[in-house]
Amino acid sequence: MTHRIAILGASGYTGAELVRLIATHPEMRIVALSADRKAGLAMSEVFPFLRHLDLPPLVKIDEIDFSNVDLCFCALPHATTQEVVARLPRDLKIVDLSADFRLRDPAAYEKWYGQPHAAQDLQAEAVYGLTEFYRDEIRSARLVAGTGCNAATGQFALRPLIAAGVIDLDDILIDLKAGVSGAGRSLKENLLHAELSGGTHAYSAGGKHRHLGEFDQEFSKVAGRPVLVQFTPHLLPMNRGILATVYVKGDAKTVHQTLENAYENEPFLRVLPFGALPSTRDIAGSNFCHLGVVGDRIAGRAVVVAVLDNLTKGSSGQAIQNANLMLGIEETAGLMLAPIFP
Ligand SMILES: NC(=O)C1=CN([C@@H]2O[C@H](COP(=O)(O)OP(=O)(O)OC[C@H]3O[C@@H](n4cnc5c(N)ncnc54)[C@H](OP(=O)(O)O)[C@@H]3O)[C@@H](O)[C@H]2O)C=CC1
Ligand SMILES: CC(=O)N[C@@H](CCC(=O)OP(=O)(O)O)C(=O)O
Repeated sequence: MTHRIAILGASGYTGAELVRLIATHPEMRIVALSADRKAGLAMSEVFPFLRHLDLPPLVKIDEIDFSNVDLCFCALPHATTQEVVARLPRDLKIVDLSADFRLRDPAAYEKWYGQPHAAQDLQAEAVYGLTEFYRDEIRSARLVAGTGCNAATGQFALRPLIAAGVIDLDDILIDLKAGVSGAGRSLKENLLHAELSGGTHAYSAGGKHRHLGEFDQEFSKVAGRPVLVQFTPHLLPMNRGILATVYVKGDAKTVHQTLENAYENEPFLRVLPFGALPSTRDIAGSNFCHLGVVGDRIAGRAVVVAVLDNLTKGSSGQAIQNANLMLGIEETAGLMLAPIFP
């Protein structure tokens, strides 16, 4: 059976990545693509790398006939998203990639995103889309909220350790490096080549990054008590990829064993042998997340390193993994592509 797919925000980075992946998906067919400023153009005009595909034109959202759509991916900016999703048919399956439906608590949304949520009923309905930890809920969900890409990377490193009680919950530090496509395709001065290449910088330091809202919500839920982590992201002059170096207090061998046990049957999560460290070069363009653990020279401390591609496992690949579950398809369908190397 082929499921009919619409992609809102197809002229953005995650939208284009959804198209790239769905193009070879055995059970999905793209029937509608939306854009805003680029509406009216062919996808091949916006993205020449997709020229080989026969795709519908980019249209405004209101021009799409959703009665012909089985599942809609929504890859729009946050805030715009809640207004758009509130206008869509209430029985339409939706996988949203924005931040609008990730946080359960309306007050937390307002705190991290600076404005009240305009669709709190949908916020309450949505299921958090970190597939490996919410499979059952996602299978029966109508609306799934894709995670932040940084938030996903940190959670893959830490959730099993918090759940198993093998680390000190009051001493967790996430130092993260992210590629520039994480910021989307719109023009921003600090993303100009001349201001980005040849250097790196921290941003949203001091507990200000919005993904702390997801860390707070999810880690506290897993621990059954408040857990506050330190988190500083850095922007690197690379296109894709995230690397999180996570410092924890706990026995390194136990930390490694706990991650191995948690992920031994996971198709997309690979725990490296003890002492080996992962690289963003080994997961680019794929839905895999690699994790490594080393001990520190200071006894009782460990370092966990996690890598994933923000446009696949961190957003569009994760979104397809969730859609597969919602549509009753094999979870890995369309997603077992090898990474691109070098
Ligand atoms: N990039 C990443 O790695 C990740 C992104 N996300 C989230 O996914 C969502 C999409 O991100 P990304 O693809 O990077 O963003 P982009 O900025 O690359 O693309 C945004 C898309 O939304 C469309 N759009 C913008 N404003 C409107 C509007 N008012 N009405 C209708 N359509 C609009 C744009 O159309 P047009 O260009 O034609 O104007 C474009 O197609 C965001 O919410 C982002 O936070 C989540 C995880 C990772
Ligand atoms: C490099 C860069 O700017 N990355 C973005 C992360 C993108 C993402 O996953 O965040 P949202 O979907 O929550 O916007 C950031 O750190 O804010």
